[in-house]
Amino acid sequence: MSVLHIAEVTKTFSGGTHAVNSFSLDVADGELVCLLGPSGSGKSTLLRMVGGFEQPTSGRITIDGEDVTHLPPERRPTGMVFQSHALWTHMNVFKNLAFGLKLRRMPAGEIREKVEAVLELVGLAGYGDRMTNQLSGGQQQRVALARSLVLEPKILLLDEPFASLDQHLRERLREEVRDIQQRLGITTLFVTHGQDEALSMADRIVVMANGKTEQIGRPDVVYRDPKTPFVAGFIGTMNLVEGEVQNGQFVRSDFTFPLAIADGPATLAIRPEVLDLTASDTPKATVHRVTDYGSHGLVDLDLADGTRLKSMVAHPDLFRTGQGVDLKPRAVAAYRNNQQIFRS
Ligand SMILES: Nc1ncnc2c1ncn2[C@@H]1O[C@H](COP(=O)(O)OP(=O)(O)OP(=O)(O)O)[C@@H](O)[C@H]1O
Repeated sequence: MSVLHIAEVTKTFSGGTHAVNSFSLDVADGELVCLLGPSGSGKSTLLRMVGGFEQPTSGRITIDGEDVTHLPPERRPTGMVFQSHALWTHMNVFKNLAFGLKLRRMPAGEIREKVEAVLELVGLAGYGDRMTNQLSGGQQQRVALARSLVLEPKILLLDEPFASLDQHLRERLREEVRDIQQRLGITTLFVTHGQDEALSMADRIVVMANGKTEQIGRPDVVYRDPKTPFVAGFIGTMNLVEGEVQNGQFVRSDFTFPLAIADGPATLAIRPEVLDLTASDTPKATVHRVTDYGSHGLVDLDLADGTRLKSMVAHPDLFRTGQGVDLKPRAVAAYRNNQQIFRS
C-alpha cells in the first residue's frame, strides 16, 4: 500500500529555475526509495517539499491519505535528517533526543525509556550524557538519525546523511541505517548522488535529471536495463558509442556491429563486463592502459577517433599498452532520440 503519494509536484524558484518538474511518485509502506541524480537535478528540493521545508508551486503531496502539501514541517508525520546534522551543541545527547518528546508533553519516565531504546538501536547505548561536540562524525550522524527516529515518524527523510563522512565509515553507516530501517519497517526517502549508496541500500531507485524522473526501478533492473542514455551513463561504468545504423549494421568509421533495427543514428551502450577482447589481424581498438585489480583487470581502449572504452578482463596479463584488439560485445543496448530501442 502506498504511504507517500507525490502527484505532479512542480517547484519553480523565483528567477525561473524549474527545480522539480511535474514529478510523481508512490512510496509503499516500509519501502526505502533513493532519489539519485547529479547535482542540481532537484533531489533535495523534492525531499524538502515532502518534509514541509519548501512549498510546491503546484501539485499535491499526501501521506497516509492526508493532504500535507501546505502543512508546516512540525505538523507532518515526517522526520528529516540533513547532511549537516545540526545537533544542539549546548545540550548532551539525551537532551537532543528528549527535546521533541518534551514538546509533545510526554511524561519524563516514558521519555527516558524511548530515548534509551533509540540510542540502543543506533549503537549509542550509554552515550546519553555526552555533549554532542565530544562525538565523532559518525556518532553525531547516528545521534541525528536517533533524534528523528525517537519521534516515530511515518516517513523518514534522509538528505545525503553520510556526505561528510569518510568512505569506510560511510559504507558502515549505510549498512547500519538499512538494517535499522528494515527492522523498524519505516518508509524512507533517501537523497544521494552516490550510485553505490543507492544500489546497495534502496528497494527502488528514482534516477532524476532536470527535476524529472528518468527511470524508476529496482537497483538491479536500473543497472541491467537503463531505459535512457542518461541512466546508462550515470549508473555504473558504461561504454557509449555513437554511430549510424545501415542495413542491419551499426556502422562507424572504425568498426561495424550487427544491429537489427531501423536505419538511423544510434548510441550503442556496452558494459565493461560484457565487452570481450580478442587478438586480431584487423584490430578495431588499441590498448591504452591495463590495470590489474587482483580480482580482475580493466583495459582502457581507444577507438580510431579517440573514443575511450573500458573492458573488464579476467586475465589482464594477456594485454599490454599499444596492442591492437578486436571487440566482442556479448550484450548491447541501443538508444535513439533518448529512448532505448534495442537490447540483447
Ligand atoms: N532556494 C533556491 N532558490 C533558487 N534556486 C534554487 C534554490 N534551491 C535550489 N535551487 C535550484 O534548484 C535546482 C535543484 O536544486 P537541488 O538542490 O534540489 O538539487 P540537488 O539534486 O539536490 O543537488 P545537490 O546534489 O547538489 O544537492 C538547482 O538548479 C538549484 O540551483
